[in-house]
Amino acid sequence: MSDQTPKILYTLTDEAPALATYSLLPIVQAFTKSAGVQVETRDISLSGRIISTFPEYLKPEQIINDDLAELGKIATTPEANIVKLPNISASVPQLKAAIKELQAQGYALPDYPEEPKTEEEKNIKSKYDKIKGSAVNPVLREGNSDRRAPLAVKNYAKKHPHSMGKWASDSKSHVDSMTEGDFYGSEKSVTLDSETTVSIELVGKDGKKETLKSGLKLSEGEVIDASALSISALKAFLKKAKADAKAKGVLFSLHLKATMMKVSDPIIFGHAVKVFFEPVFAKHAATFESIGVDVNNGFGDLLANLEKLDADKKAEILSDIDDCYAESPEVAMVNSDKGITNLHVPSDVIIDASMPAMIRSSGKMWDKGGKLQDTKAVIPDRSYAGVYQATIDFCKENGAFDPATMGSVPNVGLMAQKAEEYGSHDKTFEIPFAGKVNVVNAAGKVLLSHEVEAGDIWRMCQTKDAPIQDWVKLAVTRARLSGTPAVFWLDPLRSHDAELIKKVEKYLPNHDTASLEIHIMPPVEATIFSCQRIKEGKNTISVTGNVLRDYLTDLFPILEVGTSAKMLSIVPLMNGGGLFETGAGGSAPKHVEQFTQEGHLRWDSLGEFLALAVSLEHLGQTFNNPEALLLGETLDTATGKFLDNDKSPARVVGKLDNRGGHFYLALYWAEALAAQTKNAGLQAKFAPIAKALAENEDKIVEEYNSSQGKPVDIGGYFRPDVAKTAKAMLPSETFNEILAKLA
Ligand SMILES: NC(=O)C1=CN([C@@H]2O[C@H](COP(=O)(O)OP(=O)(O)OC[C@H]3O[C@@H](n4cnc5c(N)ncnc54)[C@H](OP(=O)(O)O)[C@@H]3O)[C@@H](O)[C@H]2O)C=CC1
Ligand SMILES: O=C(O)CCC(=O)C(=O)O
Ligand SMILES: [Mg+2]
Repeated sequence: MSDQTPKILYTLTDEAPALATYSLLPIVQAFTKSAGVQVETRDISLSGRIISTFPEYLKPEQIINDDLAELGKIATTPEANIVKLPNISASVPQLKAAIKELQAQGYALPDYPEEPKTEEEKNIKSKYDKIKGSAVNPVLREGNSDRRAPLAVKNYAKKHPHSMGKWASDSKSHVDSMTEGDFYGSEKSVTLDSETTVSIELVGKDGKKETLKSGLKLSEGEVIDASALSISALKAFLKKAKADAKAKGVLFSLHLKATMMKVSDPIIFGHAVKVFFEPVFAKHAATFESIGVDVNNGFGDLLANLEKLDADKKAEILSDIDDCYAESPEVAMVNSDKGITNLHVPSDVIIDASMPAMIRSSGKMWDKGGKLQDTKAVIPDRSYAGVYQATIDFCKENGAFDPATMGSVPNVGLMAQKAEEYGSHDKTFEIPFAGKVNVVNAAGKVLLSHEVEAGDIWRMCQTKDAPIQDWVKLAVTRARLSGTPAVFWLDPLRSHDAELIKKVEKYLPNHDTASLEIHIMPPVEATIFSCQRIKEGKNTISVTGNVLRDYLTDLFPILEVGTSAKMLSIVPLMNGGGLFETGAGGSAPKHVEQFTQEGHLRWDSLGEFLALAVSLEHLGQTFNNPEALLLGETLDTATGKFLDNDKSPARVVGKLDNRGGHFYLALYWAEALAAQTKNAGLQAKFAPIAKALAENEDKIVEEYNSSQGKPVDIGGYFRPDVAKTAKAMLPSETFNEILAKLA
């Protein structure tokens, strides 16, 4: 227990959740202040992280604190209580767009140097590369992950089942993966029996040596693994996959995690683009080189760079692209109206969300005419691809899942202290010359070794022992508390998983597992087991490594409750604090587009409501603060009523949106506080607020809804103007006046 002032740190992020914050946070702050709980903000948006990285380029008044670094430190303290909304994990095109917007707003930031030459440029690029990709979550996630659909959400989905595309047993949709030369096939792993410092060395066939990384400290009991992806095998596979899609008459789609796996997956993405448009690249290689095309940033990068050419050359290349399209299978579309394909931008199709969306839509994706078609889902590496194929097979055999009756698959995920792939960014390399990559310990012993060719991708991950112990404990705790079987999704044929199985078998006996059903199964078997059970209405906890945590916490929620936004997502921090994430999905960029075009924000803040309630509960327990506990309890009551009365945002303009939904949350929260009898002061304070909100319901909803239907200017995408956005997000004067009474 601590005597410090109770404080919740609420993160300011990007896109739709950041907009929603303008509307929700004033409510939260007004309510919590009344109970003596402080809610402060910290800016971890992409733009905020960029600005705080380059103070030397900015005017004094533009300089801001590095809030992410501060939060990273706080996350290791017992007092930590952080509400984390989804943020952009930026691909290079997003990073460049954000820099451009900030420059236009008067921030004299340096450009992103794609091919740095001088020392200064190299330094700038390395700073930007730290902002790129999944740069926030690994810093804050100083604990393992506990994600589940709360009972109220599950019951809501059963009562109001979302639409699910039917599955035909003769669907041609399928997953296609490499059969050799991938990370899965080459993985090697060891557990360290004592601490050491390792270096990663590339020894060329001619004896030439390059140190890829040195001074990497590893602790006793830590599991390390390394694997390599053969680029020649990848290219051969992609070529075959393309031909096969054409032969089968299905769409070609590629599913990677170029944001989270920010070093390896953009390279794979680039190869896919080059193989798909092979004739174009063969003919115009020199031109592309001269205009600086880098298709690791997607096919869109090529198209954008064509603007640098004269009209004739551009037309010639565009015509060659058309010829290539004509001979190729159709590519799945991200936006059929705008002609944006699955290969355009690596951050447009992110596997955790894209595969479940496909499975929910009968295994289909959009073609260029805007029609749903069967598709080949290319997932080059086999490590987790089988999970999707097994789910597809299950749907083909049994038909689509029924949200009205299906059970649930909550997840306990290993991710603390940059576990597994989260720690791989600085240990992933595109190999410059053929030879061997060795991981060498302080005594000069080679721990792991791989033969590689130039261009191959080699990567190493590390997983410390304490997070593994914590993960096993969390799994047992969740199995006990929920009375649900738990399955460790571990594949004995994968070297890393084989090491983890030994640890799980070692640490499980530290806990009381009597009467609990605990299994260890390879992912495909675990998928079939879990799918069979959810079909029968039963629940099964998936206990997984980091990547499966990511994949499954979109897959099952999207099938079960329509979206991963409604998940409770808790990270019990290993040093006692709490990180409360909102939902399990992303920042829904298309919602911003809808808001700026027609003034309707479709973002569902239910994840924020749930996160805030557990954050208040945690705060109440940590600081022995009954008011915080009461706020948490009443917020949960309000969220339950919000679901019962179906106040989630509608998808279409003119009906209740995110902001109107927040009004209802405030009404129900105030009513719950007015109705409780534990705290007379709060009861007296909130009774008139509840009354005023209820009496003005129609007027307030009318004010919200009538603000819709026209374009909204928020003065920026990555860094919207604060005053303009606040005005747009708080359009009901009646509501604002009532809320002001709490101040
Ligand atoms: N924890 C984090 O910080 C995470 C961040 N990201 C980042 O988010 C961005 C977008 O990623 P993407 O993979 O497209 O995933 P999103 O989850 O943002 O979008 C996928 C779809 O999910 C639905 N959805 C998600 N959240 C909500 C919500 N709160 N309310 C209503 N609908 C919702 C929508 O689908 P529909 O139209 O079917 O309703 C949406 O179009 C990327 O920059 C990515 O890096 C991604 C995942 C997690
Ligand atoms: O860190 C990221 O980039 C995304 C994380 C994510 O998708 C998740 O945690 O579910
Ligand atoms: Mg995810």
